[in-house]
This record gives sequence, C-alpha cells and structure tokens, in this order.
Amino acid sequence: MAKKTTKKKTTTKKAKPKAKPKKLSFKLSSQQKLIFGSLLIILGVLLFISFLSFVFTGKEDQSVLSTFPERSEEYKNWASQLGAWVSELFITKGFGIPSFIFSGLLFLSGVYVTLNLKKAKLRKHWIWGTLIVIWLSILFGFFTHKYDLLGGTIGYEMNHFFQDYIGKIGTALLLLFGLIAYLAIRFKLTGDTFVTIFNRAKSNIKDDLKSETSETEPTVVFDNSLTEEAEAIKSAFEIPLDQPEPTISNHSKPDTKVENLKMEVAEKPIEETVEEPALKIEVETVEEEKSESDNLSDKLVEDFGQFDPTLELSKYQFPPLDLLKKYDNEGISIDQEELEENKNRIVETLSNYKIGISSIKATIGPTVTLYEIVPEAGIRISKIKNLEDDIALSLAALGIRIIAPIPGKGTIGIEVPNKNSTIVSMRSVIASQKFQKSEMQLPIAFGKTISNETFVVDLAKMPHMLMAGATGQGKSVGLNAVLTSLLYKKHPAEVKFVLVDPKKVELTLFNKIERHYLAKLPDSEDAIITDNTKVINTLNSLCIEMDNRYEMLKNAFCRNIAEYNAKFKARKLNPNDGHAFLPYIVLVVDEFADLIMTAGKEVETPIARLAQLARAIGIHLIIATQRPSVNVITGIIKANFPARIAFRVTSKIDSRTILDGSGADQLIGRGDMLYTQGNDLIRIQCAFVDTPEVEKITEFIGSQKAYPDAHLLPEYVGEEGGTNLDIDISDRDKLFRDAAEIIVTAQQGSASLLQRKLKLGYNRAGRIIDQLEAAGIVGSFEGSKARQVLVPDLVALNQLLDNEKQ
Ligand SMILES: Nc1ncnc2c1ncn2[C@@H]1O[C@H](COP(=O)(O)OP(=O)(O)OP(=O)(O)O)[C@@H](O)[C@H]1O
Repeated sequence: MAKKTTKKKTTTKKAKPKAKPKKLSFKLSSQQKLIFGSLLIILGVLLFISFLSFVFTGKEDQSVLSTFPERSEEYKNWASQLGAWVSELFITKGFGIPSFIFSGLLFLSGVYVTLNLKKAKLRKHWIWGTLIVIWLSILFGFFTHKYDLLGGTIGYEMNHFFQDYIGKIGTALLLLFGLIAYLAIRFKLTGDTFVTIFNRAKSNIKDDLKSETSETEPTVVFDNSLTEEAEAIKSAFEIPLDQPEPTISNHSKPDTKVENLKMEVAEKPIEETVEEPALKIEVETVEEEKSESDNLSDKLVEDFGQFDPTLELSKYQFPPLDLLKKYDNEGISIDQEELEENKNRIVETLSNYKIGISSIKATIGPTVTLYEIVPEAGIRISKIKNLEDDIALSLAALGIRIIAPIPGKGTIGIEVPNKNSTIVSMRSVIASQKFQKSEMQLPIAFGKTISNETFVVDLAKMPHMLMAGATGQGKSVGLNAVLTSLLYKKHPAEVKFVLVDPKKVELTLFNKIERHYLAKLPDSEDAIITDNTKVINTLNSLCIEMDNRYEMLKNAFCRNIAEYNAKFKARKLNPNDGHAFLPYIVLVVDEFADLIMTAGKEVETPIARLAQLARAIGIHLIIATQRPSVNVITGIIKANFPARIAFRVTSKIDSRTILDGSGADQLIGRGDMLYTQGNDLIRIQCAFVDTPEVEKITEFIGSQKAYPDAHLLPEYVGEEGGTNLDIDISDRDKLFRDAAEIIVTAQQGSASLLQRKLKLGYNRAGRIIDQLEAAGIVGSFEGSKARQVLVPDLVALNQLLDNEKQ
C-alpha cells in the first residue's frame, strides 16, 4: 500500500509537463533540406542566367513575349520562354537591373537551407536585399526619362510619384537619406565614425604636406643662389644643431623674419600630437564590437527577441471598457444643506457634552462623508470616541464611525453616510489612470476611498486576502470586482484562477473562460469546484505545484516568481531542463465556513501551508466567508492573511475576528467595506459589477481562440484507499485510535459521527471506518443503517488493540 502511494506520487510529479501544450512546428529532415536547398540554388542560377541574357536579348524577345505560352515561338533568351517571361516581369515591369539581387538572394537561401544555417540571418538578408533593390531602382529611375531596363517600371513610376510631390531636389535628398539610414542601421555608423574618418583624412593630408615640405627643404639649403631670407632660414636650422643649449644671446640676435620662420618649425611637433587621439578612438570601437556576441542568451535574444509567453494566444484581445455599464448617478453631488445640517448636529451634540471644536472640515465620498474635527485644547480623545452612539442618535443615521485620531493627521474623523449614495461603477475604476497605468503584478481596482480616489492594490504584495461579511452585503460583488480587474489587466498566459464555489451559483459564469484563465485537476470535468471533497484534492495539488515551483526557482537561482519569469523571458533558462514560464495562480474560495465545517483540518492544513509559503512562487489565496467566527477563521489562518476586507457584519465580535477591532459592524452595507493590510483601516466603497456585466466579459473572452484545455494542476492522489480489508496496521490513520474510542463509546459505527467529532472530511472518515472494519471493531456495511459495533466497551477495545501489537 505504501509503495502504491509513493508510485502514484511520482507519477503526479511527472504529469506536470503534460500541461504544456505542444507547439506546432514545420521541420525538414537533413535529406529534405539538401533537396530543397539545391533546388533553390539551381533556381537562383537559372534566374541569374535569364536576367543576364535578357539584358542582351530582351529587345528581340519583346515581340514574342505577348504570345506566352506558345511552344512554337522561338526565344533568344538563354532560358527560353520562362526565362524571357520572368525577366520581363522582374526587369522591365519590375525593378530593373537591381532585380539581379533577387537571383543572388535565391542562391543564398539555397546555401542556408542546405547547410542548415540560422534562418534569422537569412531573413535579414532578404529584408535588406529587398530594400536595396527598391532603393537602387528608384535611384536608377531618377536618372532615366523613360521606361528602361535600368530602373524598371517601378523605379520610373516611383520617381515620378515622389517628384510630383517633393520635386527633383526633394527626391534626391530622400534617396540620400535612405542611403544614410541604411549605412547607420546596417553598419552601425554613428556621427563619431564620420568624425574619425574626417580626422584621419585630415592627418593624411597633413602627412602629405609634411613630406612635400621636407622634400623641398634640401633644395633650399643647398641651393647656391640663396636669397637673404633663405640664408636666414639656414642659420635658424643650424643654431640648435651646432649649439644644443641655445643661449639668450643667440635668440636676441636674429632678425624678425628668422623668428617667424622658427615659429613655423616649432609648430610641427604640436600638430603631430593632435593626430594620435583620433587613432585611439578607432581602436576602441573595434573592441566593443568584438565583445558583444559572447553570451548565448544575449545571442538568442538578439536572434529571436525576448521569450513572449503570450505568443500562443498572440491575437487575444482584452475585453473593451464598453462591456461595463455606465451609471447615471455616478458623479458625486454636494448637498450643501445636508452638509450644513450634519455639521450643526455634530457641533451641537459635542457641545452638549462640553466639547468645543476649533475647526471642522468635510470630505465627501461616494457613500460616506468624513467630517474632520479639531477639538479645542485639553479635550480627551477617548471622550469623543465614547460619544459614537450619541452622535449616531442625533444624526439619526446608521453606520457612523468615529476615528480618533485619524492616523497621520492631528484630527478626529466622524464618518456619516450620505443620504443619497452614488454607485461606484466597475467601469469608472477600471478606466482610471491609476489602474490603467499601474505597473503592479496583479493589480486589483477595489473601488473608491472616502476622498473619492480610486483604490488600487497589488494582490501579489498582499499576498493573501481574507474577506468577510454578512450575507447580502456585497462579498460576491467584491470577488467579481477582483476577478474582473485581473481579467482587464492580465493575459491568459500570465494568470490562472482556481475557483471554489460551494454555493454553486456565484462563480458559474467564469466557466466560459475555462480554457483561457482557469486551472483544474487533470481528470476533473468542471474547472469550478463545487464539491467540497474535491477541494481537498485541489488544495493538495496546489501544494505539489508549490513544491515543484520552489524546485524550479532553486535550480534557476531565483528568489521569487518575478525574477524567475524575467530570467526565463531573457532566455537564460532552458525549457529542456524543466523550466517554463510560470503564470500566477489565484485561488478563490467563495464560502470558506462551509469548507471548514465539512472538512476541518484537511482543508485548514494545506491552506495554511500555501498561505505560509506560496507568496514567493506566485500562488495567492482569496478566501471569503459569511461567518467570520473563530472556528472558521482560526489563529493559524489569520496569522497568514495580513490583508483583510470586511463588509458589513452583524456583531462587534465578528468585526474583531476579521479586523482585530470594531468598525465592520458600523458599515452600511451594499459594498461599503473596510480594508486593512496590517495597520490602518481604509474605508472603501466597493466597485459594483453586476452579473450581466460579468457575463458579457466572460462571453467576450470565451468567444476567442483558447488553449486546448484549462491549465492543468499536478495530479494528486488522495487518501481514498477504497475498501481494502487487509489494511496494514502500520498504514492506519493517525486518528485511528481516537476514532475507535469514539465509535465504541457511542456504540454507533457511522462515518458521519467521526466527521463531526474529529472534524474530518468524508473520505478520511470513510477510510477510518474501513480500517475499523478490518480490525474487527465495526461490522460490515449495511446500506443506510449504521454499522454494528463489535466491541462492547473501552476496556475490550484496549485489550484488542494491545493484542494486535504483540
Ligand atoms: N459595491 C456595491 N455597490 C452597490 N450595490 C452593491 C454593491 N455590492 C453589493 N451591492 C448590492 O448588494 C446585493 C448583494 O450583494 P452580494 O450578492 O455581493 O452579497 P453577498 O455578500 O455575496 O451575499 P451572499 O453571501 O448571500 O451571496 C447586490 O445584489 C447589490 O444590489
């Protein structure tokens, strides 16, 4: 049995690669490459011959060309009818003489295919070759005044086209620009290169001049008919030679003419030093080019670009904003009368308790207005905090919350619900710049804050979220807002959802995007999990996925999924070594209380494990519950879910369970919520997204091309052992003895009793019953009746179990 499980577990790990859909590729064998390559070479040569002969015989063939294909006609072209016809097409009707380049490209393609060289380079040759043909054709067309072989019809016509719009000079300049652009891109020429070339030319000219002067000097020196000036030059040259250390008297002697000449001579060595740096610059550029193509991954990126995970669904279109509804009463309207009335009442109530106010300010939000007051000096904050109920009474309003003091400000806040609340539409938050321009990994647009700002948070940073609220207060709408935000921002390749919906109706709409965005177990039919027993398998499968991902991260020397994916995109990780692009996985559980009630520890343990460890590898949990009681949100779960959202709850205790403080009980419902990520509480009006809107979005996505299947999670074989009665003692469940005691004490052999008492899932309880049957503690299965208990009391049970050990 033990062996069986390990075997199955190893298959589960291997099952992962199955999830990757294979890419379709068209590959030729080596023989096929040789055949295809040589065909291209021959075609290239034939094309060249046809073109060449067309230059000489083209005119003679003109008369018969119109009759093609006529077998009886005689053609002068060396490649006969086809040759003449193709040449006419390329040269006369096409690009003229530059068409020769096409024959060269065809030949080159043959060589590339035969020798199996890099296709990316060949592609470059074709692109550049074609551009050169066009450019040359226009250039030749520039100099001809009628259709001819040089530039072809295209060259001639394009020239006229340009000249009609920008004139002859404009066309010439355009051609020059084409040449410069080509040189700059193809040969990586820069302004510096021209400076270097210019400097080199300059120094060459100077060298020439220098040698010229040195050639003329001897004639001056040794000429017998020396003029006075030449004599002076001679003496000037001679001074340093005769006297290595010239004295001042020597310099003072010569006349001004000699001095001038001396200056010229002295300038020469200075000019020579200027030449050197120009040479140095040249050497440096050469070095740079050499060191570029060392790294394999850089080369791969250069040839194929960065890895694009969205390539398989490259035509995928994100849902447009129009699918979301616009509401009439969206904008905030200021009701001056209401503001004044509330202000007066607040001031009045406080003054009744002898609390003076030095200033008051109002910030109007979509559902609530915040009155910020600064009390007079010497007033205790706790005194105001205790007046919550009195202020609520005087304002005759529900949902009054006092924040004393407002963190980061020296004021006290009193939140009063507006008489007419405005709807925060999903459309308005999705369309906001804050959301659209966010660089977050998993951005969520929740709604608007009290100061009417769009509230966007990153789920990846949270990293898990707990959501609670009494029924009908906006939890499901909140979950839909989260999912909609991600659908508007993330490509199907980047994020996958695991949806658990015990209520069976809340998330069904997302079935339509199963093959785009959902993840499921390999052999399950529906991607959305509604059956509690399947949840346990899925959670355990996510734990395996987590372990697998950690292994991949470890092998890639990465600390988190963002680093890993960046490395994978830069082609630094080889898919043949088991690496793959990792999408984020978001697990959404719509009713957690129900799960805990039916499966207890079996659900709690993997959830806690995922919550503790999964943040780095991109698995994030969102758990919602109607009943935020301590046996649902246990200490271990709470500790690992720093981000909490509370919709309205019915009691202060519930509010404390979810937020570690009161406040959620004072909300007004309909999407009014409090958000905390550890410290401050932020009051937000959740964006409203209705079912028809979600339906439209999922339909829009669902109608597009999808992956062949939902994203498959690793297979998990649970502890369902079947009814094997020879169960080994060592294989027994850890809770076997506890279960036996419960059954014997109650004298009732039912699995549901164990489920309740031990908080077990159905599968595990059933398996323990099987083990109890094998041990002879309970009788065999009797249909709907409970099994018979064969051991009368605990003493007998202890005896039986002790005997087994011997
Ligand atoms: N953000 C919102 N803005 C305006 N109205 C809202 C908002 N959220 C919820 N509502 C209103 O409250 C109703 C109930 O919301 P929702 O179905 O989300 O509650 P729930 O907490 O999921 O309830 P249950 O637990 O019973 O499913 C909605 O039909 C809608 O009319």
